[in-house]
Amino acid sequence: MSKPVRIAVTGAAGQIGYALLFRLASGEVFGPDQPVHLNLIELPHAMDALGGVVMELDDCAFPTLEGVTTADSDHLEDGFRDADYVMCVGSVPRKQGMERADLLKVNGGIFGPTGRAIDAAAAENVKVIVVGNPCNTNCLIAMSHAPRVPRENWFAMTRLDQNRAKSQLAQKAGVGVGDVNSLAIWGNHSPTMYPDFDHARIKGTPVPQAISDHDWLKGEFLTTVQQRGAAIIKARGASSAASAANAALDTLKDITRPTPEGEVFSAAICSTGQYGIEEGIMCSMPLRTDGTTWQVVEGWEHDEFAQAKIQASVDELKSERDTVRDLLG
Ligand SMILES: NC(=O)c1ccc[n+]([C@@H]2O[C@H](COP(=O)([O-])OP(=O)(O)OC[C@H]3O[C@@H](n4cnc5c(N)ncnc54)[C@H](O)[C@@H]3O)[C@@H](O)[C@H]2O)c1
Ligand SMILES: O=C(O)C[C@H](O)C(=O)O
Repeated sequence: MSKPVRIAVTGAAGQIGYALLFRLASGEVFGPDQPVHLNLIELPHAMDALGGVVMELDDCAFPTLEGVTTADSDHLEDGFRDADYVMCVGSVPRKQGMERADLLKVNGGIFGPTGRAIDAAAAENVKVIVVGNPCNTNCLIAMSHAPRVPRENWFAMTRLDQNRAKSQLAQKAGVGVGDVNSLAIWGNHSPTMYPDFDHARIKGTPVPQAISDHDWLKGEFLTTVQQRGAAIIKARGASSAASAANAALDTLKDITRPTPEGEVFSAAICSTGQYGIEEGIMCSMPLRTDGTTWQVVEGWEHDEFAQAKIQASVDELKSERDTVRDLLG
C-alpha cells in the first residue's frame, strides 16, 4: 500500500467537520488506491465528541482510511505533524445579524498559534486551506506565523461562493450547473465579494450574451451570492455546513488536479501584485493549475463597474489586515 496522504482537519467535531471527514476518508479526493491518514484536532472539551466521530469513521470500514490521529488544541504540533494538507475549519461560526468580520475578535487569535504549529510540525510542502471565518484574514494571520511554508501554499476558501454563483447563473439561464464555466470570485469572502460574470461562460457563450437581463446580473445576482451565507443562517438557524464541506473538498481537488480546459477555480491567495492588487493580502482571484503549480489567470479586462467592485473588496481586505496588525507574525 502506498504512503498515505496525511490531512489535518481542525474543528473536526463541528458541523463542517462532520460533513467533511467521511468524504475525505472514503477516497473521494485522492482516489480508491491512495490511502489517507486523518489528523483530527479539537478543543479539549470537544475531544470526547471527536472520539465519537472517530468511532463512526472506524465503523464505515473505509479501505482508504489508513489511520486517524487525534490531538487537542493544546497540542497543535502533534495534530499537524507531517500533515501534507491542513484544513483549518476550527473556529466559531457567526450567528444571525453578525457579519463574518465580527468573528475576527473571537477567531483571529486561533490562527497565530495555528500558523506556528504548522510551521513547526507539518510536512515540508504542506498546503493549507483556511475555512474558518473571516477566512481571508485568518489565513493571512496563520501564514504570517509560518515563514517556512511558501506563500503560494496558503489558500482561503471562496469556492463556496463560486459554487453559489454558478448555481444562480445556471438557474437563470435554464441550464445545468455543469454548463457554467470560468466563474471566478474576486476579493474577500464577505458581502463585498465580486462574482465575475463578465468572464464566465454558459455553454461557451459569455454570460452577458447568454443572459440579456444585465440589471439582474449587476443587481440581484450579485447580492444573492454575496448574502447567501446570511440567508442560510436565517433559514437554517445555523451557518452552511454540508455545502461548505463540499466546497472545501472542491478546493482540495482544485489544487491537486489539473484545471480542465476552459475552467478556472477560485481561492484567496497571497497577492504578488497581480491586477495591481496590493502585495501580501489574501485576495480571491481566478486560478488555474497543472495539479502541482497554480497561476493567477492573467489578462482579464474589467469595465468600470467591475473594477469598482473588485477595488471595494480589496480595500476591505486591507482594512481587515490593518485591524489585525497585532495578531500578525
Ligand atoms: N469560508 C467559507 O466559505 C465558510 C463556509 C461555512 C462556514 N465557514 C466557517 O467555518 C467555521 C466552522 O463552522 P462550523 O459550522 O463547522 O462551526 P461549528 O461550531 O459547528 O464547529 C466548529 C468546531 O471548531 C472547534 N474549534 C473552535 N475553536 C477551535 C480551535 N482553536 N482549535 C480546534 N477546534 C476549534 C469547535 O469545538 C467546533 O467543534 C466558522 O468560522 C464558519 O464561519 C466558512
Ligand atoms: O456566512 C457564514 O457565516 C458562513 C459561510 O461563510 C457561508 O458563506 O455560508
